[in-house]
Amino acid sequence: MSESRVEIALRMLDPELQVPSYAHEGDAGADLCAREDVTLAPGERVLVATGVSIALPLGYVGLIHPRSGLATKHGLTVVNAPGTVDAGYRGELKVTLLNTDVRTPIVLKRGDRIAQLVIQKVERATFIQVEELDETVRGAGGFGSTGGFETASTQS
Ligand SMILES: O=c1ccn([C@H]2C[C@H](O)[C@@H](COP(=O)(O)OP(=O)(O)OP(=O)(O)O)O2)c(=O)[nH]1
Ligand SMILES: [Mg+2]
Repeated sequence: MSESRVEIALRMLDPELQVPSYAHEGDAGADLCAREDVTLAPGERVLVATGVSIALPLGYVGLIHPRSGLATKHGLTVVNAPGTVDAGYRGELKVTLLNTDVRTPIVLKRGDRIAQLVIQKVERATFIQVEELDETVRGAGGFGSTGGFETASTQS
């Protein structure tokens, strides 16, 4: 099966950095690099520039996701994951990184691949205000209504 690709104009605001790219065929995320060295203390969050700006076509969104390896090995995540890049945004892509580790600082160097950009088609809604919504089996049940699992804090 062939994949469909959309062409997206991209500006390198820092031409020495690696152009966002997919590591493997079929990858959904193109890695974004840090523009500067940054050290995150345990629990600290920092807005990190990537040196890239893009022009998404209308009908597309860019989603900035954490990288699972950095999350698992070091506790590095994106605070607002996934970050939303609107089609009309022409500024530099930036990533609000968070060190979730309670003990160890995370040292990032300029050029390190810190997050990944997923491009998706997106639907916009026309919101139609009504007095009542249709009935469903789930109804208003949520937030664990189907059950969860027991932990020390939930056992009485
Ligand atoms: O992780 C992110 C999230 C957002 N953006 C940029 C692109 C996006 O189009 C813009 C606004 O993002 P968002 O709508 O999430 O932020 P906001 O706090 O609602 O700001 P605004 O009032 O400008 O919409 O900021 C990033 O570069 N990285
Ligand atoms: Mg917004």
